[in-house]
Amino acid sequence: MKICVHGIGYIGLATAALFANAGHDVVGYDPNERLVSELRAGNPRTTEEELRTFVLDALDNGFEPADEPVEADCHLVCVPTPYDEESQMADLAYVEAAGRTVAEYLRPGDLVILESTVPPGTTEDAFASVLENSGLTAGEDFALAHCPEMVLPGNITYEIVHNDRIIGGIDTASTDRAVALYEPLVEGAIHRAPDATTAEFVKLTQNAYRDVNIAFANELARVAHDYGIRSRDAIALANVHPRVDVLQPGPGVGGHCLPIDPWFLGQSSDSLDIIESARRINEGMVDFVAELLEGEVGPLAGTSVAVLGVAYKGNVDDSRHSPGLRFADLLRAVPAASGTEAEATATDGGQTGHDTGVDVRLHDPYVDDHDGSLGLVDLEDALRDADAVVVTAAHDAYRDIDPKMVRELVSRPLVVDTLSCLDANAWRDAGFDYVEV
Ligand SMILES: NC(=O)c1ccc[n+]([C@@H]2O[C@H](COP(=O)([O-])OP(=O)(O)OC[C@H]3O[C@@H](n4cnc5c(N)ncnc54)[C@H](O)[C@@H]3O)[C@@H](O)[C@H]2O)c1
Ligand SMILES: CC(=O)N[C@@H]1[C@@H](OP(=O)(O)OP(=O)(O)OC[C@H]2O[C@@H](n3ccc(=O)[nH]c3=O)[C@H](O)[C@@H]2O)O[C@H](CO)[C@@H](O)[C@@H]1O
Repeated sequence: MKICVHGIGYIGLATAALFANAGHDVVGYDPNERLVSELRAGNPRTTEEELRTFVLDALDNGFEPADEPVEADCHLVCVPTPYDEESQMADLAYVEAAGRTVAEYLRPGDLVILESTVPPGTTEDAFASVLENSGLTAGEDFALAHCPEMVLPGNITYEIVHNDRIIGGIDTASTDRAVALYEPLVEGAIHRAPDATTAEFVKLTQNAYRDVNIAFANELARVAHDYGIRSRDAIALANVHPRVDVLQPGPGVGGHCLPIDPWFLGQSSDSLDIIESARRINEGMVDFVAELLEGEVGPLAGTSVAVLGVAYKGNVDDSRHSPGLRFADLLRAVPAASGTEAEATATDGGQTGHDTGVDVRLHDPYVDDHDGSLGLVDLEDALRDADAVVVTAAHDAYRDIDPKMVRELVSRPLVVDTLSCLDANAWRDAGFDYVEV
């Protein structure tokens, strides 16, 4: 079958590779020319080795990255769906733009599948009506279904084949067509949702569930701190119960999915309560990290802090909604102490140096900062003369750092391990005060 995948980022690329490796004729259309040319040159953007091989195999099997869409029997849409903080609504601009493109190429009998995560009702309402600009009617002239993607970044190649899938069409015939497309490729079970809106709701439910459960762990971390005990010991012991499975606390929840999908669930409902609290707790974890830091160094104004990890979690390159960046913003908002040079630079517009109370140095070995917008520096520059090292992504590369090397560079031996990913004893033996969330 000829398939056109619209959007070949994290999800679309893996999906295009899945179909191409199964023998379909796949074109991956993306308006990002740099991405397309890197792929054409055989250089997929990913930190996952298995995924790299999977995509390279797909390119060998005829997968064609393209900066123009094509006519196809099936159009699969995998474009971003960010959250607009101002309107507190899902930003469906990319989905609608992709829908308009598909409409231009749509023919009677084609199948359209929306994989992007969207608020309940989007496939049947906004997306269908954009597609109908083609002059064709959804359900009559073309089939339309929602098939949410559920892969875990870090384990995409395995999960894209082995996960169960939920498929909901706008009618039974659309569901049948979509099920028939995925069934031969996936090892997991395929579950038919009663309709597209239920399929959308289910995807959001899964991510809201995880967000709420992480919030529970984060709340326990704060409570345990008040009692002077280690939350991770308590959680490990609580989890010996057969019906208790508490997750791990950390610096908050990041990524393109968990921080925004719970809000999509509440887009046309006033009934979010525990889900909304969970969001607040998880966003507030960077304040807790700052409190832990202050507890050690006193007022933060005038300090230099190395923040290690701007990816949203360990061993990935995605910095969207990352706790590390949120923590850096919090530090940058600390006003300079009065009478200091930093205060002077703050009032001269920051022309002569760092213009906030905290000198923040950001490092991440995985995140691409080709345009310098994140201001990443190399590890030695981040650590040199730092008053504290704060680890905000559990990269393997950080576990491997030699604390004795770090001791030589920093001005004060203090490490805040927000994910408890370092070897605490090795850091203590190297002379560090070791603090964890
Ligand atoms: N990243 C994840 O872990 C994950 C997992 C499951 C579901 N999802 C969902 O999948 C969707 C895609 O997420 P992602 O992480 O792959 O995003 P991404 O930003 O990595 O990729 C999206 C791609 O779409 C391209 N694009 C933008 N407008 C386009 C258009 N009009 N036509 C064609 N391409 C266009 C962009 O250039 C980009 O390369 C989102 O709805 C997300 O919520 C993401
Ligand atoms: C329901 C579910 O599983 N959905 C997954 C999720 O993928 P993800 O990569 O976003 O998920 P996580 O690995 O959970 O990470 C999220 C953040 O939570 C932090 N975290 C995690 C566990 C913990 O115990 N304590 C924490 O603090 C972690 O550091 C990071 O910041 O959404 C994708 C897109 O929809 C899905 O496709 C994918 O299935």
